Amino acid sequence: MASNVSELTTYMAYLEGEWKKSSSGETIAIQSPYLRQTIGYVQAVTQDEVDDAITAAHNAQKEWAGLSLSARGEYLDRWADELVKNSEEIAQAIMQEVGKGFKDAQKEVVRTADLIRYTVQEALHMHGESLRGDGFPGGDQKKIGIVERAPLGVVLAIAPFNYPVNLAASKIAPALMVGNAVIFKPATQGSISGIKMIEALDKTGLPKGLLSLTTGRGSVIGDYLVEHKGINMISFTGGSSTGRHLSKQTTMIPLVLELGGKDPAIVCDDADLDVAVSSIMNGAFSYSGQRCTAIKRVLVNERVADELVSRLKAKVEKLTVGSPEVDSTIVPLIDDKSADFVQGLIDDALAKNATLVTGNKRENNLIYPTLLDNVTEDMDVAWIEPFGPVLPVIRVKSDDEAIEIANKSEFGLQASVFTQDIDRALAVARQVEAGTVQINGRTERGPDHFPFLGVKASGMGVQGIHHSLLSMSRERVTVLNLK
Ligand SMILES: NC(=O)C1=CN([C@@H]2O[C@H](COP(=O)(O)OP(=O)(O)OC[C@H]3O[C@@H](n4cnc5c(N)ncnc54)[C@H](OP(=O)(O)O)[C@@H]3O)[C@@H](O)[C@H]2O)C=CC1
Repeated sequence: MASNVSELTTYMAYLEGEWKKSSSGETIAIQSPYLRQTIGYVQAVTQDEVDDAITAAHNAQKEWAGLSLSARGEYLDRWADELVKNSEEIAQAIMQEVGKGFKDAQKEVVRTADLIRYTVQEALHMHGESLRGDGFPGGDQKKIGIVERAPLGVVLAIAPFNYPVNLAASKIAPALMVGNAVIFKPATQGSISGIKMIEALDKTGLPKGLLSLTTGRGSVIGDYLVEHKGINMISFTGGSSTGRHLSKQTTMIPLVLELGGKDPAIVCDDADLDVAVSSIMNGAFSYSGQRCTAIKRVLVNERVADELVSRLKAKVEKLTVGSPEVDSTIVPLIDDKSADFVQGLIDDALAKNATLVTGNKRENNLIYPTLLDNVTEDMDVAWIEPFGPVLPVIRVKSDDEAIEIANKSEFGLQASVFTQDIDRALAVARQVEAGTVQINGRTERGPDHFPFLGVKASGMGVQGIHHSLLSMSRERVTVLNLK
């Protein structure tokens, strides 16, 4: 899969159903993390263009909401077909723009098509309810409540860089399916992939104005979008500090936040270490740890710690490191700043006497996989999300100590527990403060129809197909008062 960046494209923004140059006359250069060169330019959309896009979205939404569910579903199914048809090209864009291995990028596109199709089917099969008035003391049986789902209006979908297609579509598809219009703000690094995805949607003949794609720096148009009176709901995935900022900017509109994590793998002394090692390796290091659900610390019982660390070391040293074009597991991080940040965490831990088991090598933004043992609570890497390939191991004396350290984190996205005793697994799982606890498996968001949520600083509200359909719609209650 050779890269060709000789001809640089300036991509248009998708505003009111047209591909347009921004009137700002400004573009943003997109740098490939591994080619270390500009691969294209995207429009820096203005606030006036945001206003126009939101007005157009409100106008288009009314007619869209009047279509039948199956008619809306047909557009989305065609979108899924187009994504699959163009999966090579879209995967190439993801690979170049965010440095994800080509095969994983292709999987992301296909997973997205599956997610869209499932969203259609789920929405078609959701049903409302009716209630009898005489179900309440003194109520009248002639009073019948009919509860349906109604759209919210215009949904603002803000996505992060690491799954630029899947995490965007997991907001756009349910929003459209329940009858909303959408303003989509991709991560700047991720915009080209987002544009390719919306090109596929545009090919379905989607009504003009129903969806606009506003490229631009979050720091420049982000607050304007978030505070805009024309936005009726926000679905955001990204870092916890951005999410916290958003929650302060918004007032009285529904907000779903999927944020960062510090997912622990708790390894009990009776764990099947083969299972634990392969799950931890895969969970911690795929895409260089740039997953919100990556395993970001290991809390291992001291009785099996030496064995676990030695097995992890052997595997870490076999990880492929290099270019996403040859599907290396460890690839350059999204930018130099992120690599500096990860290096800072490693340096801090080593300065405080963590044991370097392997790694701590760097070439520009490529950080080699790094395993740190004997990490203690005074080290930043015990608590801070690196979003990079560094795995701290904290040795504990008991399950209770593991749970205590797990819960001391400000985050609560997911956790894994490894033990061969199901009662013990459940006992731990029920005490860990996390949206999801995986027993004998790696932390991960998928399959996409499972509820996905973070607690504490990891988020607010629930995603996953069914829950996204719910959070992007509301109850509409109609009461029949019969004679
Ligand atoms: N829990 C989950 O489901 C997931 C969480 N994440 C988390 O995301 C982070 C990595 O993604 P990253 O893209 O770096 O996250 P950021 O928080 O930096 O950015 C996320 C999105 O928010 C935008 N943004 C930035 N500032 C504002 C603002 N003031 N108002 C509105 N939007 C704004 C960004 O735009 P721009 O790029 O232009 O700055 C981008 O589109 C990690 O912490 C990771 O854990 C990632 C995936 C899944």
